[in-house]
Amino acid sequence: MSHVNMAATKNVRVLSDAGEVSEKVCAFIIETANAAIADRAVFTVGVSGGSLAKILSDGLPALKTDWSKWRVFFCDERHVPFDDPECTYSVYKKNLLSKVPIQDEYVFPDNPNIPVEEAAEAYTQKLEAVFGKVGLPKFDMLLLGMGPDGHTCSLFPGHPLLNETKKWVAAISDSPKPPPQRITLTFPVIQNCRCAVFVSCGSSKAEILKRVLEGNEEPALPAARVRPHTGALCWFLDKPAASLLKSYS
Ligand SMILES: O=C1O[C@H](COP(=O)(O)O)[C@@H](O)[C@H](O)[C@H]1O
Repeated sequence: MSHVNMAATKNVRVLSDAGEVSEKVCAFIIETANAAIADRAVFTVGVSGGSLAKILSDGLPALKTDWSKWRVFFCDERHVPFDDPECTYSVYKKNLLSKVPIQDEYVFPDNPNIPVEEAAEAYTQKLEAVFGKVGLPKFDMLLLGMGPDGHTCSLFPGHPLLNETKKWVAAISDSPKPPPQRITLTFPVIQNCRCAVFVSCGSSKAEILKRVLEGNEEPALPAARVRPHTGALCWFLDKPAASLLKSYS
């Protein structure tokens, strides 16, 4: 690890390349999972799509954990059939979930066969079944990505969903990034997690990372708004992604 900033409220780790990011973030996830299982018997995690799926699929299957205690949700999902290449669940199923001993009943995909608004309701019920109906769900860990526009989950800059305060899961039908229909966790759930972990690799993320981590934009970009109320916030970056950052180069 070439740099760890422990003093900041966010813990930013800059690593040499995507391979080292995969190694270090997967080790951190497993350590957190095993501690959660020891403390509370299960590990509740939300995973994001896009480039994160490969980082996790490359590193997690080789590591030791009790997969039967994992409860795997999706921070957001493209509302498309399972056989669509854009379906995040299917990407994880093929590259990660089929390679570890986790039962299907503990993985919680979106239902693409119903209208997207109903799917968001149905996903809320899946959360309620694991976390209960009282209070907000408290994820042990949310694994987040960030798009080149600063979006995270399916929460896009300037979109009214950024202000959602009631729903745990919301539908979006006008996503600026295709496919247009998605479901997403909302900020109340995100900010209530025990640990939010962003992973960003590659030079295409450098400019937006500078704005998110070192800018003072108002209104803040979606990724910059992630600040768990009582939980931790970590960023795992590779050097190309961090190349424009003053504080971490
Ligand atoms: O569309 C999405 O994009 C973001 C970022 O993806 P990346 O490939 O640029 O890392 C992802 O976090 C989100 O889950 C996904 O739906």
